[in-house]
Amino acid sequence: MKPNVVIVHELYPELLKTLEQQYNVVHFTRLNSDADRADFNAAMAEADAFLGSNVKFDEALIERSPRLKVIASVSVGVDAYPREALKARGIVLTNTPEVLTDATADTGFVLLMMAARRAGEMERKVRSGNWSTSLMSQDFGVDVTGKTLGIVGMGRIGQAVAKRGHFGFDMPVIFQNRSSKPEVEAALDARQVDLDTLFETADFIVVTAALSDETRGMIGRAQLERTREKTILINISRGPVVREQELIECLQEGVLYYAGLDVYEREPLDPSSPLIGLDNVVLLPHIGSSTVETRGAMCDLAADNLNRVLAGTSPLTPA
Ligand SMILES: NC(=O)C1=CN([C@@H]2O[C@H](COP(=O)(O)OP(=O)(O)OC[C@H]3O[C@@H](n4cnc5c(N)ncnc54)[C@H](OP(=O)(O)O)[C@@H]3O)[C@@H](O)[C@H]2O)C=CC1
Ligand SMILES: O=CC(=O)O
Repeated sequence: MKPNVVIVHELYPELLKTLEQQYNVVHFTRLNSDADRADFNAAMAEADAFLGSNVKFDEALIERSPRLKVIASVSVGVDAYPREALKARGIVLTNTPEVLTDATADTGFVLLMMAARRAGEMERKVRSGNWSTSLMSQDFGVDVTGKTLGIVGMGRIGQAVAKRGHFGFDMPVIFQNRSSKPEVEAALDARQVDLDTLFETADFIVVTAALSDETRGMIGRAQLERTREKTILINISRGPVVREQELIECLQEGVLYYAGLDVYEREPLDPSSPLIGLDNVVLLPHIGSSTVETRGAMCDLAADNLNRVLAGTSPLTPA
């Protein structure tokens, strides 16, 4: 009997075909409707394995999935999964580290450059026929080269952002991290500091720390009030690391000069969010790893992990 595999993710056709040859696959590109959700729940009741992302895996769903052996998440962040409940049931959780590091760091730099040069505002001016009002000094942005880059969470993605800043833009790098990283200090001529010092010193702050009980709400008004006159905050990790309401207020009051966000407390961002009406923020729809090549590599790795667990061997990247 072939194992039953539930997939909630877009897969490139060859990979889907290969998986369909090996398994009984129930495939959703995403769960769009109540009907999809009902079909998904029915499929999970029989599933041996799940591959995908953006599905809320609460304890109730795990209880309703009695045969489940592996969750192969198409993401590096695994904050959405109830790890204790999975462990208690012996369900293996895997993720997709490394293969998305560069694409996500690039997205950090897209936001950083767009915010620095106020590119979103300027683009909107061109599209609305207001080019002639966009050439005055009140519309100018700030330099990037040589400015101090502060990284919150110096893991794989944090280091990739830091490399771009250090080697590409001559930026002195400071960082805050849970554990000490002398090797990163040496390699990037960087300095590890505490969070307050980072917010007081950096011109650009890029948040890349994983979301956990420890990092939830780690950045709010108390930190933002320490920033310099033209500090720019970028968040490419998870929305809840930053207190969103306090961030909005600080942007509205000019306490924080500018922000660039790929992630939000609740996704998709509610169209009524005050963030949407603010000019001093660049907003992306959680596209950190969204390139054709990177998403392909993430799906390949997730599928390899799933295959290995179902074959009784160790996954390549357990989370
Ligand atoms: N926007 C997007 O589309 C994407 C977002 N992400 C997000 O980026 C995150 C990071 O990914 P990646 O770099 O691969 O993961 P890593 O595990 O390599 O890095 C996470 C870093 O966070 C640090 N950290 C944990 N707790 C704290 C804390 N309390 N204070 C400061 N630092 C802390 C860790 O410290 P230590 O070294 O001590 O473990 C580690 O250096 C993911 O968890 C995910 O949420 C990832 C991909 C795409
Ligand atoms: O947000 C994306 C991830 O891979 O984590």
